[in-house]
Amino acid sequence: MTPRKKLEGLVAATITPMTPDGQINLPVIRQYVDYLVNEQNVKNVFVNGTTGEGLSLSIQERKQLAEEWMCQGKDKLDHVIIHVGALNLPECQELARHAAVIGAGGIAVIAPFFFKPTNKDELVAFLQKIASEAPEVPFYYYHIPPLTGVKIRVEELLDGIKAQIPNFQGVKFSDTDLLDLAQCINKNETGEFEFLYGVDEQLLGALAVGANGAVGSTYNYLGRQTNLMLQAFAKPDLALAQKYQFLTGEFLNFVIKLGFGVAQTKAVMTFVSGIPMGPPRLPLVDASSEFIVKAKAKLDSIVWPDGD
Ligand SMILES: CC(=O)N[C@H](C=O)[C@@H](O)[C@H](O)[C@H](O)CO
Ligand SMILES: CC(=O)C(=O)O
Repeated sequence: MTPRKKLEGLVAATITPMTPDGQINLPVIRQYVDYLVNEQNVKNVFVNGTTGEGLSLSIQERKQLAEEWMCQGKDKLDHVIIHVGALNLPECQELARHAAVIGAGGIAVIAPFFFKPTNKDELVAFLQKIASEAPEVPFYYYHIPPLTGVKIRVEELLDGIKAQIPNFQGVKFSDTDLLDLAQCINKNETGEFEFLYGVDEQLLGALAVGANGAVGSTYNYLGRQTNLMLQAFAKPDLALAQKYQFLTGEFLNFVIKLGFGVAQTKAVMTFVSGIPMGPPRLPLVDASSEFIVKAKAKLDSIVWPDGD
């Protein structure tokens, strides 16, 4: 495998821009890449994941999006990771091969969530069948038990994983169980794996136990501030890092109480960036204007430590 720049820091879980009638809106991605790099200082993306509505898209749409991100991100982004998970194994394999052909920096896969694996071996077997279709591409397991219902502990999954999945690179860890995350990091003595945390509202806790970086929806529009939190943590200025986490948490706590899903994430990104993200494909109900007014007022009311 060719040497690669280590993946660390923030990864934006990209939103899939859609036209008002719900078709994918590819021409917007060019502007979106520039916005992430220039305004949010975020140079890594995770495409077709939860936020990107990967599971609500056709295989053809997923391929088109992956190609567009690769094309527009060329020379601008450090890493483009493509989520290729689905319920249908041959389709996952097709997407993995496609990601390899277009030169993706990594692929990720969630656990199957309808007929669920009941133990570690079943889960690893599924992941292996996909990872082996793109043997040169770094492979990430995307652990998101609140959505998949698959609660197999990652710490257990890691045992012997390299023997079965030689391109295994790490985990996108979207769960609040910091004991499991800490045990994974403790096992990763040689630092061969990367652990990217996915619960944005408590990233600081994950950094404290050694997460290498983070993948999340909020880094689309709070990337700049979260980068300042990472810097403060690295310094270390824990009080300053806490301040950033408290403030991003204040916003998220507020919108979560109002009901915060993909539709609302798209609406927030639209008003913060000015890039039209359009409606979600599912659910069929878009964010209300009341939500938008309240969320915007809340975000505007926050005074960040750097004075912004
Ligand atoms: C369930 C979900 O979408 N999780 C995202 C990533 O894994 C997060 O980035 C959240 O959107 C974020 O933490 C806000 O709750
Ligand atoms: C949030 C996240 O990482 C995803 O959208 O998949």
